[in-house]
Amino acid sequence: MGEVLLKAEKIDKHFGITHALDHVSITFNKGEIHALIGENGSGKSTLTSCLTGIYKKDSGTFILDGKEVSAANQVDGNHQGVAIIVQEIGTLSGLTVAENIFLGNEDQFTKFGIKNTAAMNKKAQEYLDSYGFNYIDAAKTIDDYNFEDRKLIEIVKSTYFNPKILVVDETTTALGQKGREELFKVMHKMRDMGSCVIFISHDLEEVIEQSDQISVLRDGVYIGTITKEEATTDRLKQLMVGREIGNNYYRTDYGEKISDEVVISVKNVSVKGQIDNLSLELHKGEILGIGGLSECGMHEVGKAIFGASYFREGSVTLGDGTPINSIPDAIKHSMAYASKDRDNESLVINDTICENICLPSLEDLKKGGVLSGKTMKEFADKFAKQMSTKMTGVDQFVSALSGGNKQKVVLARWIGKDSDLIILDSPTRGIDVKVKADIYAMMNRMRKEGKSIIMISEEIMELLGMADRILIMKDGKINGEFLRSEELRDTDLIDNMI
Ligand SMILES: Nc1ncnc2c1ncn2[C@@H]1O[C@H](COP(=O)(O)OP(=O)(O)OP(=O)(O)O)[C@@H](O)[C@H]1O
Repeated sequence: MGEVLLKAEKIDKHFGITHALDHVSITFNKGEIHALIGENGSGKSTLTSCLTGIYKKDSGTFILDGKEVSAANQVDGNHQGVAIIVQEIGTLSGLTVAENIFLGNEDQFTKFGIKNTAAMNKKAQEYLDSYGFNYIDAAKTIDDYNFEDRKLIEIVKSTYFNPKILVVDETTTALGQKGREELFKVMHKMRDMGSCVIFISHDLEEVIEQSDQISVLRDGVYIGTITKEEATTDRLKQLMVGREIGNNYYRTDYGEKISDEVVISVKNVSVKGQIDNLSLELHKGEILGIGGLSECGMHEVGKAIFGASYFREGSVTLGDGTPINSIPDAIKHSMAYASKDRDNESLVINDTICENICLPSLEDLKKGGVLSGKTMKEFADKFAKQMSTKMTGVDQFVSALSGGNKQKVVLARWIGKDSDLIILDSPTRGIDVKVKADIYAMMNRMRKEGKSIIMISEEIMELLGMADRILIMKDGKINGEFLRSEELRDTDLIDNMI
């Protein structure tokens, strides 16, 4: 048993009627990666947010190296030795990369009230270079970088000062293969230095691979801690859910013929710097998987087809030749799109669950030209419950939901809309094992009903397990096409990604 570094003692937290943490006590040791797992809404982010100054706990204490930590905010938390990489975007738009890295700690570059921007940029660049991220320019605005790069910048921002505790909150699913490796390198370095990394992830295999100890929360209650050696995915699932759950997530059928009917035709589509002259067809009742490394342009493909890309060249048409050039075109013709960047591109974060779910269906919900609040609520409630969204009610603001539950709201919206053509970018990002199985079952059901799905994913097993056909992209182009087959291996796909 290692030497104790941090003790969370009887941490209690309510949000209104939600008892998010019920007197949780967990011990974290020096020099370990300690995973924190649990279903969506079990309290993982709340616990680590209370530690790092994002939320204020109701009661309980955190003792770090024998001293109480009581962080008023994240910067204060950093000064007390705790840091966090948050689940969603943790950097601020409108600021430069360097300003983000040193946010709240600019004093070191300020003399007589004047900030020495050149010195700050230089220092930030030194840190970026030392992490191997030298292609990121510290002086540029953060908005010049994509979701993944912004996460890498956040890694630098959270670790350059060697915190004693680093929380990594569901970060791996925001990153591609390369980004994940970079993150694991940083996590291992922190462990070797005697710090503790609190690692939150829904990927149980990754959890067992990376962690030394694993603690489990269920509905805000601490269930227990086991070592890596004691852990199997089945044991972890059982601890999380409180009962045995099956292993068989994916489709089991092979050899089904894909319909010849084309429902979307993409011809010579280019988006500068992202997609290069791409053509593809989606068939009725087909799940078309698109994979690749995160920089390969695949995330832009979803946007381009949905009419959401800026300056798209080429054409996207439906089977009957109808062009899709804008988001209203797409919605009008029964298309749906769930972005990887759900807080910024999928959800209206400061609206309620009800408003978010009803958004594309407002016209359909009108009766005699009138939209009633009651109809909206019943509609939202039905589909939120169908997705097992953990909420106090559909009047709750989306901003108050756990990450996985936000994703469920995005999916509930499009199930409610009953769209025929569905583009899902990273559909199970941040989703717990139980709901993941539900989402796959839903996709399979939709396919059988003749709906067509484009599934963009960095999860190779998800592509192999769910898609009828897989396109692998590299450098904005398609670099391989594979038909569903039992013989297809992850290495077949990876070979075409790199
Ligand atoms: N700001 C908030 N206002 C109201 N309720 C909140 C707020 N933040 C979290 N909650 C609620 O507290 C509970 C625990 O949420 P938390 O985000 O800690 O879960 P989690 O285990 O991190 O889930 P996930 O795996 O989905 O990220 C949930 O019921 C959530 O809706």
